[in-house]
Amino acid sequence: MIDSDILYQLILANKDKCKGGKVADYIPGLKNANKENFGVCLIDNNNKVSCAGDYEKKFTIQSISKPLILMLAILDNGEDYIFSKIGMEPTGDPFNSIKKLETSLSKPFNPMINAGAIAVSSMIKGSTSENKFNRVLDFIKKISENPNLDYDEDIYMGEKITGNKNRAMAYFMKNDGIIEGDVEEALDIYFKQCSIRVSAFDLAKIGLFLANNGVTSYGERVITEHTAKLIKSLMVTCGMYDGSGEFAVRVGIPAKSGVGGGILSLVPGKMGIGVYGPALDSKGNSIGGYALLEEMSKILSCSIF
Ligand SMILES: NC(=O)CC[C@H](N)C(=O)O
Repeated sequence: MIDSDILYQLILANKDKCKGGKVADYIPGLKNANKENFGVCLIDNNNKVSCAGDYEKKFTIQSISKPLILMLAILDNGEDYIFSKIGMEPTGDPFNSIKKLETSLSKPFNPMINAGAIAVSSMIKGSTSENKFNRVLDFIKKISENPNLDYDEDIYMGEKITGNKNRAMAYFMKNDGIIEGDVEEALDIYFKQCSIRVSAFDLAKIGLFLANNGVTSYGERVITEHTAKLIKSLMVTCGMYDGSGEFAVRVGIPAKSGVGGGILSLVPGKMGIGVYGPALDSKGNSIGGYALLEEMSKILSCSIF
């Protein structure tokens, strides 16, 4: 395990890279993030925590919610149903691209892009829209072992008002029978889940849960080992959007990023990793977070390949 001093050195060494990135501004509220914020947290399976920088700072989870709701949707519907509607292949396109919806077999390519994730949100079970979202929030509270998680109302409202491309994809999928229920309800759950506030510490906890194949640090099995492996495989192939291939070569561990600046990552069987740095590269991945993970992976020989 790496100690906090080394992590602090990694923060210092990569901090300048953040200046070369841009915070997301297409969702009102995200543009207020401070480009200089930068934090990292590692938790190993003896529950030893190492962290440095702004690892307690809260930010919205955004796309990192995608693998998390997929676990709940699999618990609710079974894997066969989900993957009868959504594929398992990387797209090589940006996360919010609409183009393959029409040119493919009208199935979103995978659950880690916006179209696929909105379809997954439509499959969460519950009696009302509020109940469905509360089940999502409770599930993320459970696997992060943080009962205090909440969501950012302003960022949720901002995305609900401006998220017309997501809306277009959702109606397209309703037309093709991918979304079976109410489209606005599915979008509402999706926008809210993206607005859940987490820290790098929370992400490291979730990473550890996946590193241990779906068992919490207090020994509760929440998902099957098979589902945990499915999630980690999709993180490797699709988790860093159209930068997933290069990330696999450079860093070599399962990871999922979000435009809020977070990266959820893990080393199977060993540790969970959370990174926060809201300055993004051209693909929407935390620019400093990516660089830090690359260096850390070399130091600790983390690559799974
Ligand atoms: N890549 C992301 O984090 C995108 C999530 C964002 N809420 C969106 O739908 O565009």
